[in-house]
Amino acid sequence: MIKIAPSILSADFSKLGEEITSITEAGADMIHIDVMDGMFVPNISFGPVVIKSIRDKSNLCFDVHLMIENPERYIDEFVKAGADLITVHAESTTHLHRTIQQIKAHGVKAAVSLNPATSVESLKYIIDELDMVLLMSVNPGFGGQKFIPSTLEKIKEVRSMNANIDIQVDGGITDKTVKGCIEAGANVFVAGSYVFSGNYKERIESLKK
Ligand SMILES: O=C(CO)[C@@H](O)[C@H](O)COP(=O)(O)O
Ligand SMILES: [Fe+2]
Repeated sequence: MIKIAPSILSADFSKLGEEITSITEAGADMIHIDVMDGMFVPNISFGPVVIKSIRDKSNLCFDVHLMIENPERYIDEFVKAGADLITVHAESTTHLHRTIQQIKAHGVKAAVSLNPATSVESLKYIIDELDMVLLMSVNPGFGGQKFIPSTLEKIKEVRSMNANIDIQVDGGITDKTVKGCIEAGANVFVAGSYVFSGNYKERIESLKK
């Protein structure tokens, strides 16, 4: 089943609560929340306080994508703020296995993300512990970038490692790029600029089509 996770990085922050409500009513399956620390990525976004303040605006899964160094320092905070699914980057922590156990100990879902240049080999000894793999199809840090085509090969490789796991693709997803990703075996799509630059319902439906 195809799931769409609009990234609120492209929402209007001056009315974030209303944006969450609108995107929920427009048929989103999850709310994708990009957390950036200005260290792991060259941009700063928001943290647990902001997530907590929007938690009551939607019953959808809060899909928290941590682009921060040593995310193990903040897992507990993000759980308390209302995260349902926490994604950490393989490149951001020395003890990836321990960090995944830490997330799961809270009873929330756990995922690992790979930057475009990171090999799927780094998933080999952790994939069976995960609820989802996130493949970055742009270099993380900003919305509105162009889809990197080599992601398609990576999707196929991850699908051959595990037939059932959710594979999420994040970056440059539009009605044009989503098709190849589905054919390669992905089933969860983050879309920021594409969804928020048009009619939310129409854009979400066009991705699902
Ligand atoms: O994690 C990130 C960027 O680092 C993403 O979730 C972006 O927010 C996706 O934006 P678009 O490429 O869809 O505009
Ligand atoms: Fe993201």
